[in-house]
Amino acid sequence: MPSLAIDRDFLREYAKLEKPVQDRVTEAFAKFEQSSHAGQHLEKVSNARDDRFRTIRITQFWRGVVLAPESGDTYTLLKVLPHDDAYVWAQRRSASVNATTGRIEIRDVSAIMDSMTGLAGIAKHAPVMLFDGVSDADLRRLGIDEQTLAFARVLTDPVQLDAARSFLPGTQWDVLAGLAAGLSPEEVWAELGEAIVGEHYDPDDLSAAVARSSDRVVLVDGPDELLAVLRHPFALWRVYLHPVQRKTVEAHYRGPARVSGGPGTGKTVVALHRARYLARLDDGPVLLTTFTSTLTGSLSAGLKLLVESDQVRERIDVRNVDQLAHQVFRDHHGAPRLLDAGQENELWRSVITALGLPFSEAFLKQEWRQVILAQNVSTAQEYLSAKRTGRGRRLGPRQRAEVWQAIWDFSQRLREYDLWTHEMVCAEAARLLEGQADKPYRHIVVDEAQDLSPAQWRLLRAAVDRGPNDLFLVGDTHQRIYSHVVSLRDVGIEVAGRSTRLTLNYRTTAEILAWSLGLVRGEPIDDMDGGLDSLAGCRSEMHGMLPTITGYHRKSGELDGLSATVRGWLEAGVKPGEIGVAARARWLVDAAVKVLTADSVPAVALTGAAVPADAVSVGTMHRMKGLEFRCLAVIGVNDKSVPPVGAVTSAADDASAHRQDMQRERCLLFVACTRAREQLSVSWHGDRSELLAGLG
Ligand SMILES: Nc1ncnc2c1ncn2[C@@H]1O[C@H](COP(=O)(O)OP(=O)(O)OP(=O)(O)O)[C@@H](O)[C@H]1O
Repeated sequence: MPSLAIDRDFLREYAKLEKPVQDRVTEAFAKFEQSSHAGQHLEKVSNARDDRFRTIRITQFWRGVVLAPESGDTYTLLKVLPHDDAYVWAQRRSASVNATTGRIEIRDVSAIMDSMTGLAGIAKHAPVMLFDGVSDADLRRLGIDEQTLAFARVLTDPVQLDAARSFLPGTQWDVLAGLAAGLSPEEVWAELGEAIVGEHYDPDDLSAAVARSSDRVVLVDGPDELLAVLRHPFALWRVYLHPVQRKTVEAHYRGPARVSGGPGTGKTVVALHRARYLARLDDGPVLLTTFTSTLTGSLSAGLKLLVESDQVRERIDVRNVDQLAHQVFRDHHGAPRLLDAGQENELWRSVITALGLPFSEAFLKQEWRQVILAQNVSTAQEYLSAKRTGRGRRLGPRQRAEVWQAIWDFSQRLREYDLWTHEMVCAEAARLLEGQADKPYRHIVVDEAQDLSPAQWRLLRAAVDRGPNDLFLVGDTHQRIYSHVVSLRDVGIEVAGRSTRLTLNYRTTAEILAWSLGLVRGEPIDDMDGGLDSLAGCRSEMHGMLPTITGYHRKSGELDGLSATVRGWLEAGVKPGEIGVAARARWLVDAAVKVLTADSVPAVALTGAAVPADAVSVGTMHRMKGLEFRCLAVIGVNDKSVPPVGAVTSAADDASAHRQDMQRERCLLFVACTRAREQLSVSWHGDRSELLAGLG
């Protein structure tokens, strides 16, 4: 019986078909898969360039295009098109095996030949060519074959390459796009070739090539798997992974591993696949975690789509780190009595007054969290020698002794009243797990790792035994929106030699990404492992409009402008649920909802985990983490609101804390802007924020 493979483009088109046609497609291929003489169902294409393309009847009007192997029985579903289009499509194209990756490639030979003539004419008069800096040898090493090489050599402009995306062989186009974006041949090699170097591939063995092409073709084994793939045709991420994503998901790591990468590069997708991969190993419980309950909600939703088997799903526990901490705490001590923020401030104030100290409560609070709890300091001696990296204000030995006294008094009073903060619950849970031989998890996968505090890292470290595939961390320090600067090494997590960087953005157009990267360019941001992180090479292969950047005199003018922008998107056919509005402050969120609603645009302020399907989502920049919208307006980006007065320590008080606060605000704006998929509008009233300086 034949094996079926489904091409990514097929699934994309299937998603757009009317339901009755979808049902007929499913039926036709389920029947095909069960037939003992597959060839009988297929029709040859007359005048084909490549006689391995066949068609299959779906209805009188629709045909599927199938790649049939000369030997073997793996049939790849490439297209579903109206009858005549299906034949024209198949006549123009050929299939081949990429010499470097061994993966299948389809090209529109007619289009390549037609456009090459015109491009060669332009090239004659061009002073420089697009790939002058790359040798033929390098191009061939990266899998560029003779026809694509000849095409690449007549290109003078990246725009011509963009236009060729639909007809060049996919992987070869990716290579050229990477080089055109400024990656070196070695960097492109690392992205595309590293996983599969050194083999010689049989150019005629299409079945083997299909089996290697997991980034664009999925092999389905039986009707159940076919249905499982066709059930969520929009969620391509469930089925097709970039080779670097796939390699990372399926790697065996001897210890903790880390994946970094700019916004939209599929880090969460990798975390979800990794959790499923580990659960399928069936060697112990898997924890999939992150730092907020909202984000945990979207991880659960993603996992529900990805994992079809209840048995596998049950092996994965999805909960945020604080939930884990409280669970462990409760199991040993019962529910903690929690101190709220107001009570905490009051307690600090009374300690300061009682001791007559020259420190503010904000300073002591941060010192307690960022030094004492972060490093698990428990004695005066330990505190005297503790690292205070990033704490700005220097303290002499006498001042350290005073600070220690205050913190000790504070802790003493908490103990007296049996009161706890979330951080203390976390630290206590870590202590309990450290002393426990039987760990609750065999594997832990962490999303948005950049925002976890040191105490939370200690808890995770203590919740799993050291060993192969113990911890898998996914994050982007350029998107850190809380102030936890953590050195993984300091919390007992060594990722050296087990780090991967993702660079291809699947979410945002190149125009929006380039503009947003301008917000963080040149900012020295740590990599959580003693070095600096870099977003170099982060790129998108989708194109669209430039962001619109608009200043208004008054708030009312900006809100009217927002309403007009959103109405413009709706009139262009964008659905309300595909539109987002982000603001730094809650009051501006509420004002935006009011204005939009008054203008008869359905809009809601985001609160819990749910994002409305039929209304514009309006939320704070913090709330935007983990979301994405086709069109997004970021409003109120003015000098008083971004950053808000009061959220940033003044440079005169503490230069280092000031820098850190400004960086956090910059990253927050970066997070907000990179939630846009196709269109981004940024606006302000009054004077624009200094964070927008230099950005047009
Ligand atoms: N291999 C893939 N194929 C198709 N789509 C993908 C793939 N990987 C990721 N995506 C899509 O790209 C978008 C961004 O993915 P994801 O949220 O995992 O990125 P991220 O790196 O975690 O983003 P951020 O850091 O900005 O939150 C999502 O819409 C996701 O479905």
